[in-house]
Amino acid sequence: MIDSTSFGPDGRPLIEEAPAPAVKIAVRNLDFYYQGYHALKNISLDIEDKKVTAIIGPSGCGKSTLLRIFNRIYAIYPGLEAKGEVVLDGENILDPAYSVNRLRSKVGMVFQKPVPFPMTIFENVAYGIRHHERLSRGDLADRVEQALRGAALWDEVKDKLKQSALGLSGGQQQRLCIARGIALKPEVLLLDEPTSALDPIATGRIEQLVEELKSQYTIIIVTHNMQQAARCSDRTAFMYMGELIELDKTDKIFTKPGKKQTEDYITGRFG
Ligand SMILES: Nc1ncnc2c1ncn2[C@@H]1O[C@H](COP(=O)(O)OP(=O)(O)OP(=O)(O)O)[C@@H](O)[C@H]1O
Repeated sequence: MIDSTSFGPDGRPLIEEAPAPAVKIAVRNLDFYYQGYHALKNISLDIEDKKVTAIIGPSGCGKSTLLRIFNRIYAIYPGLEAKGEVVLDGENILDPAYSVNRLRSKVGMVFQKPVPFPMTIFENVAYGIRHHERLSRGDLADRVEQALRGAALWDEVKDKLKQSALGLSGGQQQRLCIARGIALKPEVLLLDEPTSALDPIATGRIEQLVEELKSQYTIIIVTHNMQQAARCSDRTAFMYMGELIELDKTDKIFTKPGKKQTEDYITGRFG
């Protein structure tokens, strides 16, 4: 068999260095305050493009706060303040000049508890698309189908698109919420403990879906479930008391973490 490896003048094989992964979001010196309470402390990290990054850490460490900053949802509440930079594709999304509408079309969010709108399955997905784009009836139907297929729900609902979404099971409702998120063709998908209200089978389904979606989206998932982080993420960030302790390849975090606090947490010594 012919080997494609090249050799250097010393006869040793030349090992090509893998190109540095593309960074989708760069967080720099981020501090966050709830009415003066310092919830995130000087966080700097890179979120790699088209990878799944899990955020783990004990309750109250700031996981959800950090996730919500990525779509600036905090900005609707008074008294909350972020300082520092969150650079998405080269632009600081914390800059008030960066429009929230534009941000929401690039960054989609799925919450802990699926909350379908009290309308039909079709309308749940079509609603957001109509808000952002004007499409013909046929194109809209195609987009809804595409989103439901993307969320691995199409086969289960294609014959009942006109029925109320409230009749779906919890796991189906969560996939519907994911369909609603991806219908807007975001680039980043934020998942805030998306399976905490689901049974193990529905959870497995969502984890499999995350695996499928990562070829198209940059995914950030907050989870209190360490097995879930280990199963479905490429990189894991460990947070503790508002600080980022470390962010590394998931395998490394779970087998050979660099910091003692991370090791104590993953081995169940605290948290
Ligand atoms: N709306 C709020 N007003 C004031 N303090 C808040 C608010 N939301 C969160 N906090 C505080 O900020 C800190 C971080 O909260 P956050 O919800 O981000 O933690 P978390 O790691 O996601 O926790 P959990 O795993 O329990 O969901 C906590 O001390 C919390 O009490």
